[in-house]
Formats: sequence, structure tokens, C-alpha cells
Amino acid sequence: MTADDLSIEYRSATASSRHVAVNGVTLQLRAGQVLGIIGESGSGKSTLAMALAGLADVRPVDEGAPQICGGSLTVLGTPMRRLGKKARRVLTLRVGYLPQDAAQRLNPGLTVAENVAEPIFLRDRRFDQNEAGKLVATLIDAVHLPLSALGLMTYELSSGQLQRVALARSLILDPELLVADEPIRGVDILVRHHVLNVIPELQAARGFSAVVVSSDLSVVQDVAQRIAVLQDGVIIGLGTLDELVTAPEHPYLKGLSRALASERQPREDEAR
Ligand SMILES: Nc1ncnc2c1ncn2[C@@H]1O[C@H](COP(=O)(O)OP(=O)(O)OP(=O)(O)O)[C@@H](O)[C@H]1O
Repeated sequence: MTADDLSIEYRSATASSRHVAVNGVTLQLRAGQVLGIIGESGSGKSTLAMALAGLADVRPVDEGAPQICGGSLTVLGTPMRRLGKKARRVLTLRVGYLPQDAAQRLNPGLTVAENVAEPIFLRDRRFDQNEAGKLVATLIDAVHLPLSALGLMTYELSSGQLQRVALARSLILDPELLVADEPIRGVDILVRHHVLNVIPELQAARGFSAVVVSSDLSVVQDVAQRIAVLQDGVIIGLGTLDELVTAPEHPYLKGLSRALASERQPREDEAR
């Protein structure tokens, strides 16, 4: 994935007002790498995530949908500006997208297995049922849910279990890129790390590239090799965690550096 001076805006229905949510972002993600994107609420993280998932610049233009208004974005070798309908469909099948509200988007009228399998049958109605069942069971196991969960309805699951079902669904087509927006938002605090650990485990086993978005540094710091920090749509820091917090100049990065130092201090004291 390569973003070069990428800008993304939202326009009102009459196009009389526009809001630039991502402003001149330049980023690269190599195959098999994990990139973290952090920033405060409203900094443009979700907008960027949507664009990476192939959901920006969709024609005809919908009010409230993000539009690429400057620069370029290439995802899995596909230039995203003015992408045709068919090419976009092909691209989105290669990208696993876990939106912020992924767990709520699961269909309450379907079982866990049916929810996870749905993208397979949306792609190919005639796909072999047994084969789909095997793929679903493999993923349910990979996200550390018991196979007994397959027949349950979504309302029978906890927040952490639901999020793992949503993650399994986003990976069922074996994507080359996973875009996970706030992967543990809404998940019970006690089980957050269980859900979060699943992403690097699966990434290592399956080899996809991933972009993990969060307002919380602790969510991305152990998963991502590189982290981009967004503020008001602009990248104010990009590098490894150590690079970001060593001699930071920007006030937001200084804050991150202090927070990280105070988080690390008790651990070091305990180790003594
Ligand atoms: N559909 C929309 N129409 C108009 N403006 C929007 C729309 N969606 C987002 N915005 C604006 O774009 C900016 C970036 O929003 P975005 O959701 O990408 O930020 P974020 O960093 O993901 O925030 P959060 O962590 O709260 O989800 C914000 O100023 C937001 O108000």
C-alpha cells in the first residue's frame, strides 16, 4: 500500500461545504508488515482506514462518503482514485475490513457459522457448503472460540466473543490485507488482550499485511512494526515506537512519550 500526498474529504449533498479529513498523507506498507495508526478522536483515522479498505471515492458519490480529493492511493497494486465498480469489487475481496462497529454489524438472524461464512456465499452463491464449513471451523478455532459456538446466535455471545467472530468473518476470504479499525472498542476490558493477541497470531500464521487503527497507543504498540500518528488529518509522526518517543518535538508525541515512560517505569521497578 502506498499513499502519496493523499487527501480525503467529505462533501455535503449540494457540495456547498466540504471537510478535509485526511490532508496530504504519505505512507507505505510493505507486504507482510503491520502498520499502526493512532490519533485523537476526529484525527482522520477511520477515514484513512476506509480508504485503505477500498471504501473511499465510490461512484456515484453518496452524501457522507469519503472522497479522495488529492494525491494518490494504491492498495495491493490497485490505484484507488476513480476505480471502476468491478475493479473495486475485486479489490475489496482481497482486503479484510473490520470496521469500528464490526460486532454490531453481524446479522442477528444468522448463527455464528452463517455470519462467518456469509462473505464466501456473497462472492460465490454456489460455493461448496462442506468446504465453507471447514474454512469457518478453522477460523473459529484460530480466533480461540470453541467449535460449539458455531451453532450459537450472536446474542448468546459476550462482547469479546462477538469481536472474535467479526474478526473471523473479516478473514474468511483469506485477505492479503487486514484493516482493523479500533479492534477492541466495546470489548470487555478483562478480555481485551485475548482479542488483541489473536491479530498478530493470525498475521504471523497467514502472512497478510495489516493496518491496525486505534486512539490508544497500547492497542498498536505490541502489534505494529511501524506507527503513524495522525492529528487533524496530518501525519505528525511516523516510525517505530522508539523512534516516535525519542526526543519528540510535537506536543502530542511528547505526551505519548511521557505516558509510555510512566507505563514502563512500574514494569522496570517490578523487574528489579
Ligand atoms: N460522514 C461524514 N461527513 C462529514 N464529516 C465527517 C464524516 N465522517 C467523519 N467526518 C469528519 O472527518 C474527520 C475525521 O473523522 P474520522 O472518523 O476519520 O476520525 P477518527 O480519528 O477515526 O475519529 P474516532 O476515533 O472518533 O473514530 C472528523 O472531523 C469528522 O467529524
